[in-house]
Amino acid sequence: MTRSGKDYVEGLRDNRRVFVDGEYVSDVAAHPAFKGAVESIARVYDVAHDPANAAEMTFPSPITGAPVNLSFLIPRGEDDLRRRRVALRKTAEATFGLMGRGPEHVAGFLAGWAGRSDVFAAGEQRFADNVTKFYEYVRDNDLYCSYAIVPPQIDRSKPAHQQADPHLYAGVKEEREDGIVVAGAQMLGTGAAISDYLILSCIVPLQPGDEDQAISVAVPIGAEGLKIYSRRSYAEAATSVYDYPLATRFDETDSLIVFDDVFVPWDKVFIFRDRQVTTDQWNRTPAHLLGNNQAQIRFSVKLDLLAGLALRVARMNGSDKFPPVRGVLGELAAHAAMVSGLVYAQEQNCEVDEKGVAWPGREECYATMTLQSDFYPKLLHLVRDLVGGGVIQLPSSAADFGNEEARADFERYVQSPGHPTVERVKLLKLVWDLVGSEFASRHQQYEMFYAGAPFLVKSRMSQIYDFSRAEALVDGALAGYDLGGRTETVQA
Ligand SMILES: Cc1cc2nc3c(=O)[nH]c(=O)nc-3n(C[C@H](O)[C@H](O)[C@H](O)COP(=O)(O)OP(=O)(O)OC[C@H]3O[C@@H](n4cnc5c(N)ncnc54)[C@H](O)[C@@H]3O)c2cc1C
Repeated sequence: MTRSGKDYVEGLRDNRRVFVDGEYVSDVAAHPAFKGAVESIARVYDVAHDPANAAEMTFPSPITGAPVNLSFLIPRGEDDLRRRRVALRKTAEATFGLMGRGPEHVAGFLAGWAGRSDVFAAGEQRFADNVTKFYEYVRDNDLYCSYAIVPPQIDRSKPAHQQADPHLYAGVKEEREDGIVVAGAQMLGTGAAISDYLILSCIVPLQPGDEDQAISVAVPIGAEGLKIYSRRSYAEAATSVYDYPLATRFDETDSLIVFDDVFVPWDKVFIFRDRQVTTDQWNRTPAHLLGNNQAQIRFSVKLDLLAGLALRVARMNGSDKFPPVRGVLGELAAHAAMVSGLVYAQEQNCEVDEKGVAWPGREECYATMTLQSDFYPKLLHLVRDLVGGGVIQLPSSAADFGNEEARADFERYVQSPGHPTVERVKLLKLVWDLVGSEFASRHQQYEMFYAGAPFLVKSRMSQIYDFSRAEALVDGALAGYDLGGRTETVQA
């Protein structure tokens, strides 16, 4: 059944080896680098656990009958995708679309895998059974999975097995009777430090000889030998919630994951040394679509926030009626509406496969992924253009208000009609944390790369798009004329 935020936080107290600023963290829930994000994820859990939201955000577990989070639903048609979207939108609103890899993200991947566990049976039937059992376990216990599915950037010109050491990229080091031993590293475990399980697999194409990396396994975050090297925490560096309202609360953190001979029992192995199934788990199941459909529902919430903030600042500055400013607001609004529309279209254009599982519309899902890496930085630029120097001409920190002389000057010069200084500064600091701070900059990198390097996403789109309908038009256009002029029948 669904967990409360408190249950989630208690579950984090294990033997995890999370490393930040030169030391291992004994309790992530209490450490300033992670505390804010843990509290926000706890809120996410509380929202779905609230009986008032049960109808909208849960469904009965087919095993226990208890309410479980809708992010785990294996959709069977358009209605299920719609229900899922309503729940996922509410989930994303709890963090304003600013936590990309909360529990609901990998939940979609697991649902996609479990819905088509037959794909894993191509390896061995026991792997398909493992996928189903793990999905049911995570769903019924409302656990938080993160994932690391990209090898670290060491030498991109060589496949895994040709790297200086064949165990640089995470993969099988030893096969035992009771399981496998995994060694190497994988990037970039967003949320890994504050999750319950990590899924290790590989989404980049593997070459013959890379079989050790052709795996998919689940590892508890507290597993012996698993090490989580967090990047710098923006939350910890922030002076106060007022100064950095987003970094302090929604910095989900990203980590390099090191497997120092981690033992994985067979029941947590879904793919073993099988390049074909490693590819098929992304393409022949709806996992990648369901995960990215959720990511785009989350993204649309963030775009609404961006548009809303732009409007508020323009209004505060008295520029909201200027035609060029209306134009900028319109452009922001158009992008927000476009992403929402593409999400709706994924529901409408879903395909139900031979196992009765609904796949969100592919073209619309990949089109959003393709475009967002280009337009998100542009939208940030539009907001920066709109807010000008206002986001810079601000008190150095909330502490400045404690000085009477400084406060009097701020009250006189850093205010707008109807917006006393503390309110004006509050709004502009929020904008800066979304468009300009280190947290904002990481978000830009995230939106550009979370679905893979942009050139790869674009190339994938070119494979998915139905060019036959485009080519039919080209043929039609060419058929209408020749050297002698029009060949088509025309009305006299
Ligand atoms: C903030 C953030 C969070 C992330 N969270 C996660 C996560 O939770 N889990 C996870 O598994 N991954 C995560 N990722 C990793 C993400 O999946 C990768 O960044 C992405 O797959 C791209 O790989 P890369 O960064 O190694 O870039 P690379 O593959 O090294 O590409 C970088 C650039 O190099 C150039 N390039 C590389 N190869 C070629 C080529 N063959 N031809 C032409 N140009 C090339 C392109 O310009 C490309 O954009 C995250 C990334 C970011 C930035």
